[in-house]
Amino acid sequence: MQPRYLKQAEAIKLDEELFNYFGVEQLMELAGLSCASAIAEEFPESKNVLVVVGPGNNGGDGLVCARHLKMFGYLPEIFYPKRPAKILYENLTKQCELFEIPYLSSFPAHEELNTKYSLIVDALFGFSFKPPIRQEFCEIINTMIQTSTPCCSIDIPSGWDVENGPVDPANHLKPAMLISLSAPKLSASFFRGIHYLGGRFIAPALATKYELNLPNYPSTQNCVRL
Ligand SMILES: NC(=O)C1=CN([C@@H]2O[C@H](COP(=O)(O)OP(=O)(O)OC[C@H]3O[C@@H](n4cnc5c(N)ncnc54)[C@H](O)[C@@H]3O)[C@@H](O)[C@H]2O)[C@@H](O)CC1
Ligand SMILES: [K+]
Repeated sequence: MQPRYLKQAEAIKLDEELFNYFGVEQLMELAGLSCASAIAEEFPESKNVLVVVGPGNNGGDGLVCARHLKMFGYLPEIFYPKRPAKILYENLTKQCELFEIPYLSSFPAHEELNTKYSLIVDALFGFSFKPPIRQEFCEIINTMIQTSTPCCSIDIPSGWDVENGPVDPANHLKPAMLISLSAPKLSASFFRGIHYLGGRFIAPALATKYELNLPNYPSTQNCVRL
């Protein structure tokens, strides 16, 4: 079964509806865990992971993912340049410190990114992103675009329009893997690579209401390859 790809407004509406029933921590924990599980399925040998964390909930998923990757035996490091003063993100940050995950004070230069890391997890921007990318993030995205290290994007390849995909056809992030959460967004139709669905927390009633057409997750797994 192929899931329906959502418009940006539909993804936001589904998110708001979920928050009528669940706390953000609950959903983020399951979302981030499913990302770590999908990465462990596809990149079992890529232990040196750089998790690039943005200022919103996509970044929160990245922090949860980093923590679970560490528990799975990976050696994640985190770059988290813009940290909103919100208890949710402060707690997730402390949890990663407790797990002795290093925080980088500056973004690695091109050469270091190519050689030191075997995988980049892109948790910069999710379904609330509106192009163009603000100046403060341009250099980070450009370095991520240029590196030869494979990238796994959480929910949306960062910098892409949530519905229309790559904004600049000549210069955009081309992740090797995309993990759509809850349901893919329209931009996923422009993605060519390893596509997973994660965030196994949608009640059948909501799946029917939003006509999500979700595939079955295998047995107890929290992610599924599309
Ligand atoms: N419904 C779901 O499936 C769930 C979604 N979650 C995650 O939450 C994400 C959405 O989170 P949010 O709504 O907090 O938003 P995002 O994390 O998508 O991004 C919002 C942040 O990015 C900044 N931003 C937006 N456009 C920008 C631009 N052009 N340049 C620079 N910065 C920009 C905003 O100022 C804000 O700080 C999803 O993509 C997913 O990863 C999960 O945490 C929980 C469950
Ligand atoms: K992302």
